[in-house]
Amino acid sequence: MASLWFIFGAIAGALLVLRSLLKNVNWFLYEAKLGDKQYSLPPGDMGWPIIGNMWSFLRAFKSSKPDSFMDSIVKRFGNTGIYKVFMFGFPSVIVTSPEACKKVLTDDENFEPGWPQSTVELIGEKSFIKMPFEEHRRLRRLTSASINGYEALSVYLKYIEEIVISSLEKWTQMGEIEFLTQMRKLTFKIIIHIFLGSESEPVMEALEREYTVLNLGVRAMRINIPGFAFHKSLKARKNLVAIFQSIVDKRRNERRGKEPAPGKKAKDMMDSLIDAVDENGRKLGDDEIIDIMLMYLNAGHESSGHITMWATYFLQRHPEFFRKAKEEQVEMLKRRPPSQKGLKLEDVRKMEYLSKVIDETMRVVTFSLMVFRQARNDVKVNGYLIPKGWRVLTWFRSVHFDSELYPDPREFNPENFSVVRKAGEFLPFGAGTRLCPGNDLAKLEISVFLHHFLLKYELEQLNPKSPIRFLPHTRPLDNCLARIKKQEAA
Ligand code: HEM
Repeated sequence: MASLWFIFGAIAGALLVLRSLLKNVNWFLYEAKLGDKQYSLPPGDMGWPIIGNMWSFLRAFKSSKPDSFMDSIVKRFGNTGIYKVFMFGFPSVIVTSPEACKKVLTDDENFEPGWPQSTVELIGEKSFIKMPFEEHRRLRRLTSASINGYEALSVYLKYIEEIVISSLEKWTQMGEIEFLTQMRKLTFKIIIHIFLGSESEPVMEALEREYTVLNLGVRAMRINIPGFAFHKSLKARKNLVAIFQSIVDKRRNERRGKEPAPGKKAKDMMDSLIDAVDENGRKLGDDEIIDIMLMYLNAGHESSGHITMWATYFLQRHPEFFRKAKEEQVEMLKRRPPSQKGLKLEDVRKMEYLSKVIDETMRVVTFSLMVFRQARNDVKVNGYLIPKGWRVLTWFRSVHFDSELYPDPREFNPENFSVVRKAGEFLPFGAGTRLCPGNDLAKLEISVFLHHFLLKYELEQLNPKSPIRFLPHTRPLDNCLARIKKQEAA
């Protein structure tokens, strides 16, 4: 009997030693070699070899309590606003305070994009997320011109309004719909119209289908084995590239024939990219054009589709905010000259309360949970060292759920935006030279949708207790199964 206890004791002891050895592998590989500099690292725990902290991250974000991941880090290491971890295959630092996030995002000398390899492979090596600084600046200026500014947005407003009105009407006749799925289709049509002009319905449907699969793998583990999300997403990327290639070929052929395509009007983003020439006379290759288009079309519909769904969802669940938001729209209509058909950009810019509703939705949902950077040099943030080459994850969710900035942060309350927010306190679109170039367009789309929804419609959720999923993006598990109905008095 005594020898049995001895064997159990020895096994338990060996397991403890093994655990402690394994727990020190990442320290040995990444911290020890920093020498004395390791003592300036932020507090934290680099987890297990290879997987690092990914298991705890995925467990939390696949549960109903995603914030348990950061909460447990803060509980163990204190509220320093900066922590070392090992995530997405790299030694990394998570920053959670407004000041630290702002510093990282606005300091291009010390930080560059540092997205996980899986994201780069799916979105494209030649897209903005991997592009050198100067090239990024040039192409960003070129491409964002077509989605920013008064003139461009006024042109799109007409199309957005038409498609919003017809979609809402159609949905009332469809009965049960997955509201999120329909919203994503709607924002996809808008972005295709803006970037590719009039592509045929089958091309559009094929693109939309492939993007849905692509996105499922963006935050998944990089396991390229049949059956895993990342593998499926890689296949979807291949299909997307083939579709975009056929569009580029068609455009180039039209140019060779020197004939305008039938029915083609203004120059769209694809044309601008084909025509672009740098200071050395170099034109972009097909692979570069395709990666930039693939990135823009993805960034340009998933986020706005999700946020519009959530804003509608929150308004419907909070009758007092619904009433207030509707009142603003009704008042605006009353003040509008009777001869005016449809919305103008000036009208949208005057929707102050609706703007608060949208900002609050973006805060509570935090569609981009974090963005990724890589340190180009050893750099100090909040008094701690971020070593050269380490990744930095700006954890927007912690900024947006900070109870010192937003009282009762888990509650939806547009009044949170009656206060002017300081730089860094509200980062739905990031900051610095990588600030989302589609921010104005996104707010315009969401505002136009909510304007028409509030005036005439309501959302009846069929499964109001549907659980919420947080990866790859926050959404109701049933994609918001609902009926869109006409309001009784409307
Ligand atoms: C509510 C909607 C949206 C949200 C929450 C959102 C969020 C973001 C965030 C946080 C970034 C910063 C990434 C970084 O710092 O690395 C970003 C970048 C970007 N967004 Fe958006 N976005 C939205 C809508 C759009 C739309 C409508 C478009 C296109 C028309 C777009 C195109 C892009 C592009 C191309 C980038 C990369 C910019 C660069 O690296 O220079 N986004 N977005």
